[in-house]
Amino acid sequence: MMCVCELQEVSAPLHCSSRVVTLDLGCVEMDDTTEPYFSFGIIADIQYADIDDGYNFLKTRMRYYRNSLSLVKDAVQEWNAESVKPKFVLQLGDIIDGFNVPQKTSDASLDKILTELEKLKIPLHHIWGNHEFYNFQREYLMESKLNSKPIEDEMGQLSLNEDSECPSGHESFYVYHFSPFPKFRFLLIDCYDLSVIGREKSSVKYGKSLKLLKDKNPNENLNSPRGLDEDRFVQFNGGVSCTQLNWIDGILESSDENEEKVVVVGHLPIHPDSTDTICLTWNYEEMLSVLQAHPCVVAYFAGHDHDGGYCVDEYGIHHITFKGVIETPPESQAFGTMHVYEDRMVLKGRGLVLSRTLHYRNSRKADPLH
Ligand SMILES: Nc1ncnc2c1ncn2[C@@H]1O[C@H](COP(=O)(O)OP(=O)(O)O)[C@@H](O)[C@H]1O
Repeated sequence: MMCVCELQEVSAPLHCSSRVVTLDLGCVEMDDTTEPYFSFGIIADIQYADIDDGYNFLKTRMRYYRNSLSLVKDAVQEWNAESVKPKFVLQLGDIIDGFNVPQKTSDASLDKILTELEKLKIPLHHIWGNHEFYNFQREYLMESKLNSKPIEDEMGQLSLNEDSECPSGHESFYVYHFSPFPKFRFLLIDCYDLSVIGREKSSVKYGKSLKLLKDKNPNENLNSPRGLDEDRFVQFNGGVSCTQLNWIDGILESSDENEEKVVVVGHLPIHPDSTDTICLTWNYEEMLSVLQAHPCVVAYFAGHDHDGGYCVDEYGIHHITFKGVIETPPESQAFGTMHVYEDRMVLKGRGLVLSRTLHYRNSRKADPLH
C-alpha cells in the first residue's frame, strides 16, 4: 500500500449523508499492487491571459493570469511522467480568460494553452464555461479545437439507443459521451444551453433565458446577485434545457441497462453542498433528479467555483468541484489524476486539489442510501 500524504479527505457513500465526509486519516490508500483499469487527468478554470495578476470582482482573491500557463506546463510534465500515463484529460472549462477579448488575444492564448496540453498526445475532452463564451461565439466553438466531440469515436463509443443521437441545428447544445473502458462512460454536458452568454440574441433560447434571468434577478446589472434569495440567477451562470435533460436521461437509461458506471461532467456544479451557491446551475434541482434516478451515475465533476468543493449526496453520487488553476499561487498547483478501479476511483490531487477515494454506490436501484 502507498500513501498519498497531501490528502486528508476520504469519502464513501455513508448512510444518509449528503454532506462532506471528512475522515482525518492523514492519507488516502493507493493500492499499488493492482493496476487501475485506466487513469485520466482533470484540470479546471485555467483562465489564461498574458496580463498581470489581478483580483476577482470582489477583490478577495488574486488571479494569476500569466502564471496559469506555467502551471499547465508543469501539469503536462507530471502527467507525462506518471507510471500509468492518463488515457485522456478532462478540461473542465474556462480555458482562457475573458480579459483576452479587449487584448484581441483570444486565438493566440487558446493556441498557447492547447499547444502545451497537446504535448500529452492523448485525447483532450473540453467542457465549455462562461469564459469560452466571452471569447468566442458558439458557432465558432463548434468548429474549433475546443469541440472535442469528434474524438468520441476513438474512445470506444458503445452502441446505445438510436434516439440517443444528439439534436443538431441552431439551438443545439454541446454534449457527448464516450466509453474509454468497458462498462465505464463519461457524459459531457452543456450548462450554458440556457444562457444569455453564447446564444445569439435572435435565438429562442436567448429570449427564454433572458426572461428567466430577469424574473429571478431584478438588478440592473444581471451579473450582480445583490438582494437575491437564489443567488445563482446571475448572468455568468446558465441552465440545461428540457431537450438536453431528456437526452441525458436517455443516455443514462441505456447505461443502466448496460450496467455501466457513469461520470457526468459539466462546467457548473449541481449540488449546493459542493459549491458556493452563487456558482450553481440555474436548474440544478432538475439535473440532480435526473442523475439520481439512474443507478449508473457514480460521480459529477465541475469547475467554475475556484475554491472547489465536495460532497456525496444521499444517493451515493460524489460531487467534486475542482479548484481553479487561475487562483492558484505560482508555488502551488491545481490538477489531479484519477485512477479507476473496479470498486472505486482514487483521485491523486496536486497542490490545492485534495486526493480522495470515491467508492462507487453499490445499489442497483435508484434509492437513496439509508
Ligand atoms: N458580485 C458581483 N456583482 C456584479 N458583477 C459581478 C459580481 N461577481 C462577478 N461579477 C461579474 O461577472 C463576470 C464573471 O465573474 P467572474 O468572477 O470573472 O467569473 P469567473 O469566476 O468565471 O471568472 C465578471 O464580468 C464580473 O465582473
